[in-house]
Amino acid sequence: MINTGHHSELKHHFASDNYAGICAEAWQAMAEANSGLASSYGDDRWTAQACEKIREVFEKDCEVFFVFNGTAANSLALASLCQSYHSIVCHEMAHIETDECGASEFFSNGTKVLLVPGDNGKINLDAVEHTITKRSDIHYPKARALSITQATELGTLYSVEELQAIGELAKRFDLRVHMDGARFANAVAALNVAPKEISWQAGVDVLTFGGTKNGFAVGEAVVFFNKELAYEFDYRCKQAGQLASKMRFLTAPWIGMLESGAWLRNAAHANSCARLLANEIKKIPQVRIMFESQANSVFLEMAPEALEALRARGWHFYTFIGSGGARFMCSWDTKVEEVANLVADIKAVV
Ligand SMILES: Cc1ncc(COP(=O)(O)O)c(C=O)c1O
Ligand SMILES: C[C@H](O)[C@H](N)C(=O)O
Repeated sequence: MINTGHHSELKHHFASDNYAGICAEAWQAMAEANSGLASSYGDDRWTAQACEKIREVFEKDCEVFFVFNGTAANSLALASLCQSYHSIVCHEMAHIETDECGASEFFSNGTKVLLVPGDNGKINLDAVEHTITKRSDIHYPKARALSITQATELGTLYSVEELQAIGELAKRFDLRVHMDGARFANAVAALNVAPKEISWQAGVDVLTFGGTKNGFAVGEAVVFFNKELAYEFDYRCKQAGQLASKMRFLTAPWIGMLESGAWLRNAAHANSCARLLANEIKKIPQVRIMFESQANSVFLEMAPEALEALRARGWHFYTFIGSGGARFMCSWDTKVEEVANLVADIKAVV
């Protein structure tokens, strides 16, 4: 039954950056690619150009692939880093653990995901070393991959130095490093660094570079800085139903967004809206900000009845991410007045 009911104007903007539409630059790039016939399955000129553009952005000769969403990007990338008898070490709140329905374990044919704690959504290196070294017998799934998320699920960031320390530990224990970069653009914009500094130069072997939350219609890039690990990845994508026949419409936006700089402008805008929200919330004594807002989300703790009252006023937000509290996520098209309206309603309900 299709719901034809009239939807009240939902102030749902802060539930997720996945709620946002397609930004003008991505839309225009798709429209420009919609010209006549083009080879399918990635043999088109836009896909070749998008790969080259990504190599330019990272200043590295890397293997680049494009899939439909982040779960596919993460799980297929991780499956390329290890065998089924290995383990993948990640943070206990990692998206690959909490929100991908076991995709990494599935696509790797059973690789075990081992969880470690860490403040603010970032892995604790002592805990990682303990998990890797606590057993070396044949019965224990040998660690082979380390997965980190940048920006993290809790809206925090790894610094360049923290990433370098992770890369050194991975090298010491012969681990391959996967970076879930669903919000990589937000991290680059917030840290104001070159993309290479928080990826391959820090020891990342494969990055899933998010486009969806950055203003694209759909699509994530899987960027192998360690090209050997990309061997037959195209077959892995095909088997998983992730090889787009009309690839040009997945890849043309990458050209438009990277060439115009919109990828960084969109991320910087989302980050600035989150910072504005956090700064206003700090003035409300009944509300606690749970983690430093370093990217485009703000995690808030307030009385349950206040959260319910916010929902009753039409606000949408998730409470299943992180350790309790509510996540308010800003995106490329968040309006400053929406932030002001949210703050006013929070003041009214606490
Ligand atoms: C940190 C993180 N990684 C990956 C993803 C990708 O998930 P999806 O498969 O829903 O695009 C998301 C959410 O959208 C995310 O928040
Ligand atoms: C939580 C959900 O899986 C999505 N990654 C989001 O961040 O909104």
